[in-house]
Amino acid sequence: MTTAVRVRVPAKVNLALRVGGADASGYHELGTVFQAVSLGDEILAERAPAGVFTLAFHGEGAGFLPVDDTNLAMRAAKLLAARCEVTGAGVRLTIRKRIPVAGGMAGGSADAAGTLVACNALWQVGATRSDLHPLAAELGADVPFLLLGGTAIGTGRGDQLTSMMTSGTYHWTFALAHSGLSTPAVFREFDRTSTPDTTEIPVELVEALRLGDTGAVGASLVNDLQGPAVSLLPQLAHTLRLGLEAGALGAIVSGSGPTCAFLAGSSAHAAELATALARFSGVRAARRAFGPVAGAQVLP
Ligand SMILES: C[C@@](CO)(OP(=O)(O)O)[C@H](O)COP(=O)(O)OP(=O)(O)OC[C@H]1O[C@@H](n2ccc(N)nc2=O)[C@H](O)[C@@H]1O
Ligand SMILES: Nc1ncnc2c1ncn2[C@@H]1O[C@H](COP(=O)(O)OP(=O)(O)O)[C@@H](O)[C@H]1O
Repeated sequence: MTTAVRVRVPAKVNLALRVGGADASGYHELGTVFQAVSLGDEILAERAPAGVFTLAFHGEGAGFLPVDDTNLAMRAAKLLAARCEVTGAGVRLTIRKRIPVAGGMAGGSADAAGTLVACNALWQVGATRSDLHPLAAELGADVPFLLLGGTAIGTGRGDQLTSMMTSGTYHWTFALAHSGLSTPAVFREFDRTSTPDTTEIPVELVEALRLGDTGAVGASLVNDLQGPAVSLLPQLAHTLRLGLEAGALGAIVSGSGPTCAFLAGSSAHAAELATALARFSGVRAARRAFGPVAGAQVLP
């Protein structure tokens, strides 16, 4: 019997995020390009007696996260147990967080995806990735991508995925903010300030990713939620400008923010950007990462 499983799960950055109109439920139609990056969380799932589900966090933002049934990781474990009718299901989850909380890098979604994979292995459910996809989509729009990883186009709510062929490795520097931004609040600000245009992904971005042309990728990054995020947190405009002045090949708010993502030409260049950005009082910390990386994976 398996007694413990360890899973690594990446964060994401949206290289393109085009936002259309909202449907009756308030969800917006998206056209997005996700990339999974090496800044990730680690989930330890240990056997527990039937009906016992516990959750603890260490690391980034640990003290601010709920550990009850409102947490996406807890919901993921219970959803898998219920839908797959696992007899005697119980788990102790311990999550080592590195992904900034409420940062636009899908930390909660990552923990949900990682928990699905961890509990699937721990309880020997035998569900395939495609079996897990609908459960992931039920938990949140971003969760399916964190199962898939790599670089992918997301349509619908962002949960209908097509993997993309890309070349090369992309080096990123992420500037973390002192506070978070609520995703629904940023979408509301989008509704207030913007007229939905196209959800089409720029062809220049798709072509640049195919060729591995980092400069062209940097030049074609686009995020329709950037304006609304900056409107809610104006200092982000300064952070973005600083990164560009320090030589970033592209600068963008990550998803609904407030984390800002800077594309570098190399790992050494990413380190230089991190040093320059960390000097700004509006930046809590700078982190380096590379992508694309795999989705949620069981560690040996
Ligand atoms: C904006 C994006 C871009 O990848 O990521 P983040 O920046 O939050 O990480 C995602 O669309 C966020 O996905 P996720 O955080 O999973 O969203 P959910 O929990 O499903 O929804 C949270 C809220 O965001 C809004 N929402 C989300 C997705 C979508 N296509 N339209 C929306 O309007 C809705 O107000 C919804 O109630
Ligand atoms: N396991 C989790 N990790 C992080 N945030 C979580 C988790 N479960 C629930 N949340 C909540 O989800 C909200 C969004 O956080 P997160 O997923 O980190 O950011 P974002 O949606 O901006 O990428 C936060 O308010 C946080 O309290």
